[in-house]
Amino acid sequence: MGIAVTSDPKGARRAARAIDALRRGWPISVEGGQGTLNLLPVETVDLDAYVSAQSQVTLLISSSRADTLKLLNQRAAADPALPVQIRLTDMESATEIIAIADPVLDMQHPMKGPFRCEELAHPEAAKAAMELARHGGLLPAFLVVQETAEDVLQTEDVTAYADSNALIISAHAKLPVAANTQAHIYGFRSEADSTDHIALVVGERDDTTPVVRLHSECLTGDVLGSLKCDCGPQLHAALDQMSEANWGVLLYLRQEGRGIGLINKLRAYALQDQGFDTVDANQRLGFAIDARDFSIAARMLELLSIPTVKLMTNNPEKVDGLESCGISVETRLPVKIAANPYNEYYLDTKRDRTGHKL
Ligand SMILES: Nc1nc2c(ncn2[C@@H]2O[C@H](COP(=O)(O)OP(=O)(O)OP(=O)(O)O)[C@@H](O)[C@H]2O)c(=O)[nH]1
Ligand SMILES: [Zn+2]
Repeated sequence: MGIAVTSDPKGARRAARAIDALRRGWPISVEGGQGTLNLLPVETVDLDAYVSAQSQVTLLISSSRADTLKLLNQRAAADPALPVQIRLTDMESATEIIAIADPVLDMQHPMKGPFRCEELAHPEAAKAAMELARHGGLLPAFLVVQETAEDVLQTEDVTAYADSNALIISAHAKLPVAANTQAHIYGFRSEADSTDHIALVVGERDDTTPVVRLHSECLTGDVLGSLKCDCGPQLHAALDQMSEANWGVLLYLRQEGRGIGLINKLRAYALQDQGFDTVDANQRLGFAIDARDFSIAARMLELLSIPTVKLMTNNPEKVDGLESCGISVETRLPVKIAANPYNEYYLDTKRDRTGHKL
């Protein structure tokens, strides 16, 4: 226990303040080497007030959103991951801007544009801003404005914010659970990030290699019993399997929606209602297919003094993610869950498009 230490606490704090500002609709400024990018978040700002005072509006959107809007061929830069800056003239209403940012509205507002793509003045700052939107659980879309915010963020601050070394164990208690009355819960905190992670150590710890499950938070599946995914049954199967083994550890990672946050996951579900699969839905929203960072899980295992694990997963990225952070994965234990009519297509998509194996 003690205080968490990031490599750059001031930077991490600046990023935390910027994420908070974005959620409130306040401006942020990101300095990216060649200059400063001043931004307002499309999702939370008072767009009506903003639009009525402007004759033209400049927007920063993610590259994958630009791809959906068929804008990629218009931009000069070769890097496909770079956000795209567009200028809109003759703006009539805030609705036009929201429709550019939110793909859930694409069917309602199919005609958008014409837009003019502009050269990105500050590419690194633009990329950092997209990361901040993701950390804040917001749509990755910004208005580019003139005024500099009070706090100016450096691009490295965003990396400092996500620094998993800043994690510490803050609380520890017995927690008898239905699967096993011999269980202990550990609460983890990080300095910059207000997200608390949890580890549940199931059974009596001994010298054998524990069965470990990295479980990413899924409010809909874990709590509400959603049939759209396999999270709830996987969680319970994992606890049961740990109980049958000598001992096991469940790492409950607060990475809802594969790292895009609850609201964005619900937007992804709305896109799935329109016929897109889980992969395309994330990309249409402007995010990576999977934005999770498993270095946090590795750090949690390190703090629990667990260097080697038997990992319950079908996802090879979890194995690679742990191993690249120094945790040795002795074996991968597949997690087999019976499909239902509502998650069958989701499970097939994980197998066919994101390399999940059984
Ligand atoms: N963005 C998004 N997230 C989803 C969707 N369905 C489930 N999730 C999230 O995906 C995560 C569940 O993934 P996990 O079960 O931890 O991992 P996995 O990649 O399926 O790998 P396994 O270890 O084999 O289960 C949770 O954070 C869910 O909230 C979806 O359609 N879109
Ligand atoms: Zn789920």
